[in-house]
Amino acid sequence: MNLAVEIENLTFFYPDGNKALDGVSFVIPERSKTVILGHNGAGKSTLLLHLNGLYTASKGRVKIFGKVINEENIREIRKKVGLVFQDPDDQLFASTIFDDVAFGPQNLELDKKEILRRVEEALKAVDMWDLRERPPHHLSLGQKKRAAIAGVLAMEPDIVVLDEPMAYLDPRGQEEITAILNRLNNEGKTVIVSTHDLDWALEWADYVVVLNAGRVVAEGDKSILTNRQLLEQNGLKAPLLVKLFEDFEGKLGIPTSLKEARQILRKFIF
Ligand SMILES: Nc1ncnc2c1ncn2[C@@H]1O[C@H](COP(=O)(O)OP(=O)(O)OP(=O)(O)O)[C@@H](O)[C@H]1O
Repeated sequence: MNLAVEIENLTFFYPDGNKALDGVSFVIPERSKTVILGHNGAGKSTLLLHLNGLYTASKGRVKIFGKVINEENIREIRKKVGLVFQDPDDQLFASTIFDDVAFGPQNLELDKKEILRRVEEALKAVDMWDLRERPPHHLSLGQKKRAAIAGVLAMEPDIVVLDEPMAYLDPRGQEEITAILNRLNNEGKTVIVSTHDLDWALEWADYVVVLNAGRVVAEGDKSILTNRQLLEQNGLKAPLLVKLFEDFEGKLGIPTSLKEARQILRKFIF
């Protein structure tokens, strides 16, 4: 298994002395769809901000494709790891969406033609090309989130990290973002998402990391999401499918997707 990310004994203190991460170690497989789960304040955002070097470990280290992030390689790392913030207003600042998405490639000092190619491709990938002349503050939240993703895609990263991309979106907005994430993963990118929506995680993810109070409490394939006791002990709500099927455990087993649930029921009923 090739690894996109390796985190070794990462501890992080905020300037006020608050220890937000406490000896965190885990890996993220390359080309995986990974979810980072944890209740409010578990340390998800703090952790994600380490993945492209925006935060620096107080202790321990973060490796991207086998290389420890340090001052010398930070520019290279930022090309490889794109981070989409939870609040798109923290990310969008230019007077038009086009300029916003062009900002990253311009900083790479690419030629004009290449910048245009990247901006067009990124905006089309999130279905925002037609809105490119709009100022960010004239967009809906779903559109802002897609524009923020385009800004990251224009850097052509191998790893895309998104902090709670579904937060405050309606079902259609969530479906649009999920489709974008799936497409990126199908293109070979590693996609890492923090969330507390375990129903969504059960459908989408193939790798799971659970945090609580700045520590890793579980890591592995998505069978973790069928462990109701572990999830609830760590302040999370087990997926609805898991709650439903555990009543029949022994007879039916516990599915790890809606598709599997249908198969189990079909076999049992017919
Ligand atoms: N700027 C800061 N200064 C001091 N402590 C902070 C700061 N930002 C976050 N924290 C603390 O660090 C811990 C982890 O916070 P973090 O935002 O990483 O959690 P989270 O899992 O992303 O939460 P949420 O689901 O609410 O976004 C919390 O105890 C939080 O209060």
